[in-house]
Amino acid sequence: MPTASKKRVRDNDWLRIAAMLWRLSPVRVSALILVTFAVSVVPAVQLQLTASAVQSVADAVAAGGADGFTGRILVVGLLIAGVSVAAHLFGVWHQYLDSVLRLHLATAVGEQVMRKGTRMDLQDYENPESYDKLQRAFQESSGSNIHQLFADTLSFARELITIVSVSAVLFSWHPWIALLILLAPIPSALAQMWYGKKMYEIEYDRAADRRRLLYFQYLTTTDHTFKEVRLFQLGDFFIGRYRELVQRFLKVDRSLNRRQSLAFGLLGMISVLAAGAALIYAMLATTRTGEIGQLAGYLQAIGVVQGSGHALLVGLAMLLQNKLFVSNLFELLDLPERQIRGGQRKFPAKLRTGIEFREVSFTYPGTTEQVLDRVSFTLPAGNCVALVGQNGAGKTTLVKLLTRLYEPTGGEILIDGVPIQEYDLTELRGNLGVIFQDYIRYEMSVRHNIGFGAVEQLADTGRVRAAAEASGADSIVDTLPDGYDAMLGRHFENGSQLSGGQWQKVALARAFMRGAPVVVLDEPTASIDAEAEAEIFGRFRTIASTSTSLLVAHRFSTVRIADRIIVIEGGRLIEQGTHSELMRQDGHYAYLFNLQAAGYQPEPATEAVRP
Ligand SMILES: Nc1ncnc2c1ncn2[C@@H]1O[C@H](COP(=O)(O)OP(=O)(O)OP(=O)(O)O)[C@@H](O)[C@H]1O
Repeated sequence: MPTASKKRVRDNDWLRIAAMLWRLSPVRVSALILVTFAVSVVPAVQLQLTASAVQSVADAVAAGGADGFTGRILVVGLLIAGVSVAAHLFGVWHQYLDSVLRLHLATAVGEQVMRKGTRMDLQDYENPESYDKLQRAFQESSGSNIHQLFADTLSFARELITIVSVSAVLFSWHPWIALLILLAPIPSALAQMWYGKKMYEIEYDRAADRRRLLYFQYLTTTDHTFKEVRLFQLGDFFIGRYRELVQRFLKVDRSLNRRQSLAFGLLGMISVLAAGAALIYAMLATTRTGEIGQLAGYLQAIGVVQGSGHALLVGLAMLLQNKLFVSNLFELLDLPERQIRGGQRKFPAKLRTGIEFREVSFTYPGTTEQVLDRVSFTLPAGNCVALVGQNGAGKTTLVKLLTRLYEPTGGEILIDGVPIQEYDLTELRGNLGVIFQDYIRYEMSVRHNIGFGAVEQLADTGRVRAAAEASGADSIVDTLPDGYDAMLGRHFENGSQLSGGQWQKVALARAFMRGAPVVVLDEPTASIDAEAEAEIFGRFRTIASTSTSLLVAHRFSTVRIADRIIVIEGGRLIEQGTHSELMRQDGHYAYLFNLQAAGYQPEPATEAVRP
């Protein structure tokens, strides 16, 4: 994993942030810069005024009374009050502009990150390395680090202007005292900078472990995981793993804190001694010159320079750190998108010949194992083809290739004789009604859960109802208080929790809602009872009689309704034909069929013999 120091820092990040903020609100950004400048010269003006105030009073005391000095004292006093009022108002204005910009930025960045997420390819999510990168960047999606970087840059500029303007006043009084006051905060700030940098490097390398920590917390605190964790009594195990990780963090952090305290103690001592020396020097110098006002100025300056100098150096470290965080975000935004590209061709409203997998091979990116090996078969137009095979045989992978979530590494897929990549990708996906094994249970209304199959038709209750009737979800909806507008799930108020099979019927309705010429169902009925399944497929064959469908299934009662059955094993097509043809062949399919049938019979119907 790259460490922060190895990570390339790109200098145009600042320009990008500046451009981003400028686009959000040019007026506010300009105002903020102006106000920052105004605030930054206040300490130098105050220093000068303090010296004048004390000197005026000292002169009046020395002259034996305020007579002749009242005007001067009043002017200086009023100026001090005026500057304080201005500083206060500028401060309030600064805070207001800053918080408004932060809100705008958070909204804009959050949306940009979500948009980016929708434009990435599946392989970016399925590959642990790129997923890690994605997650790291998604953590920046609040835009807080971008804002922080902008705020840090402004504070850095403010402190710099403050120091320069205060130095100008001090140098005009006494260069050596000025130098001593200016150098005093450096040692302690260096110690802090070192600590900040170290901490960032450690945190950067911890990203994966931090996610693991969150995962253990998730496992012990969510409704999805509760039953299994409680019944397998895994709570203590996960807490143990959590504690182990936290202890490891703690050990590293403790050692770092020890070293930091040591460095801080020693270097901070140098700073304190230097400030003390500056003060003694100033007392001696002003005793000689009688400029008692300047002594008050030096005293104030030590505080200001200590604060600003420290803030400047530590701010610089923070600036570089936040820049690295922001670099993560920009790295995400710069990641190549949609590497899988489509062509110009429109998708046929109805397939003429069908879909052909020709010598299709596939190896997942970043792996070496070939999970599909020269697979060839056809899905004739209007037919229903079932894919069967044991776990890990490659069935879902075939679906991912047909939906162009991945590109085959060998061979090609043809739709009506045309290579799949020639079709417009949005058209292609719009014409596929697909439900994956790990379909989403949207914690939203029934209407959304079904209507997402054709999101532009969400308000069309007739169409949503028809899809629900096709999948058998209508009877579930009838029992819900708000019908199609009833909330599903338990994450939000008034949600109804469905059973596994009921959720699956709703998901199936989503695929039917699409009314697509090609329907792909990956294990669509695994949780649905046998009777309902037979009914659904009976209806499905009628509704989808004009569509071409691909069905991945383990239950042979589902499989046998298909016009054609493809048997995959270890990434290779080993048999294909109709149910009766395959049974006659008495090969792998017949073996699996008999095995399953035997499970339902009191006595084995046919002995399952492994081919
Ligand atoms: N994202 C991935 N990266 C690397 N390998 C993968 C990935 N997804 C699946 N595989 C591997 O590809 C092979 C085929 O997986 P696939 O999901 O296609 O099987 P399947 O036939 O659908 O299995 P099941 O019946 O269990 O759903 C398996 O060996 C699996 O480990």
